[in-house]
Amino acid sequence: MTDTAASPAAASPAAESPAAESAGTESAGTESAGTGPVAVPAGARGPAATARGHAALAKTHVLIEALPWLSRFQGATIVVKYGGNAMTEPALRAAFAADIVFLRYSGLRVVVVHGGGPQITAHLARLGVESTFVGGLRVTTPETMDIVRMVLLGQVNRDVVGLVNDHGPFAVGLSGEDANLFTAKRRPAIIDGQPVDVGLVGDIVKVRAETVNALLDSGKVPVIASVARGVDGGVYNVNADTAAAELAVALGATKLVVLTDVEGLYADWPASDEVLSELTITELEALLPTLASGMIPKMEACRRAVRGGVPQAHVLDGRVPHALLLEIFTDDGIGTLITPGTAVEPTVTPASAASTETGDRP
Ligand SMILES: Nc1ncnc2c1ncn2[C@@H]1O[C@H](COP(=O)(O)OP(=O)(O)O)[C@@H](O)[C@H]1O
Ligand SMILES: CC(=O)N[C@@H](CCC(=O)OP(=O)(O)O)C(=O)O
Repeated sequence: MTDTAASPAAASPAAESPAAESAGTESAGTESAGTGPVAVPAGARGPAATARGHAALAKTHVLIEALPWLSRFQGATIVVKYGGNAMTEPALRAAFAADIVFLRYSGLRVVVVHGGGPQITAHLARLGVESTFVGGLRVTTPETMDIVRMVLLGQVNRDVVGLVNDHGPFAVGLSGEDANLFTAKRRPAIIDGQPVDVGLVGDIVKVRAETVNALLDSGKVPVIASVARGVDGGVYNVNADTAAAELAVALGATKLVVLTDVEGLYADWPASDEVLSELTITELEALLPTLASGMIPKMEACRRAVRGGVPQAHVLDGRVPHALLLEIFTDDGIGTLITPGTAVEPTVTPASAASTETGDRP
């Protein structure tokens, strides 16, 4: 399933059509016990063919496992936050782009909000500027802001758009400044309950989602950098987790998925790597004051999304190839899932699964 999605051919019009695919099959005959003449590939009988048949059968299990989830997520909006730490390996980046296109072909409305923290830090280091973070937020001087904007928009956004568009004309890159998508207000970091100034860092106070909705309506995949226009007309650096959560709320998304470089939320980081697989919003809120570094904005974002009406927020390990497909289309939930805590018992039929609002994985 994922190999097909990764292939450039998967995006070609010919490959979109099952009829076109079978027309291209090399045939040795047309007889079948089914409903009519079906092309039979050359050399299709004997032990090798039986082994191929068993392998193919295993693939059908994978495909059919996806059926309830395909039904459930038809037409649903999903916001995927793609963290800078999850985009370091070229093969992983290609797998991520394939997953996004796979979701799009599967009938989901997919929006990508990307970060690029490590890429900004690397660029600043090349300029001899050290990066400082307070409570997971970059201390952003006006000079730093210029670099943040340049790296997020000129480099990371272009790279993500290009990778997705290797599969076809889907991705459209946007800044949060475009059409006033994100309006932000300066915010401090909060350390031990006290505000600490971190410069031109913003919290989003308004989302104008109509441009994103128009792109989704026309079958595109918006790819958004977390730079915002300020209420004062300035430009603000917004943490990408925060931006993704606000957009997920504004779009009425079914899911927020955050891809990062750890398996999920560790119960006792850095002492242990035991992942908390599922938390209610109340359980998360109790944990929030104990969290450190990049997990603070990430988990605050999950809290904001779920409190804002998004039924599920996930933190997934972006170092696992095709983590998105695993989470969305298989029965094995991975990473950490945050729910409102009012889980509706999942039912077994695909149709019922389609109307289940919260709680059940994925
Ligand atoms: N409880 C925790 N569980 C997992 N990771 C944690 C935790 N607390 C802090 N972290 C740190 O948060 C990091 C993820 O945040 P961040 O570096 O901002 O990632 P991204 O670039 O994906 O947004 C992890 O790599 C880890 O170092
Ligand atoms: C205010 C703030 O910290 N902004 C972030 C924006 C990029 C981001 O969030 O990138 P990741 O998702 O890769 O961490 C920064 O300057 O690093």
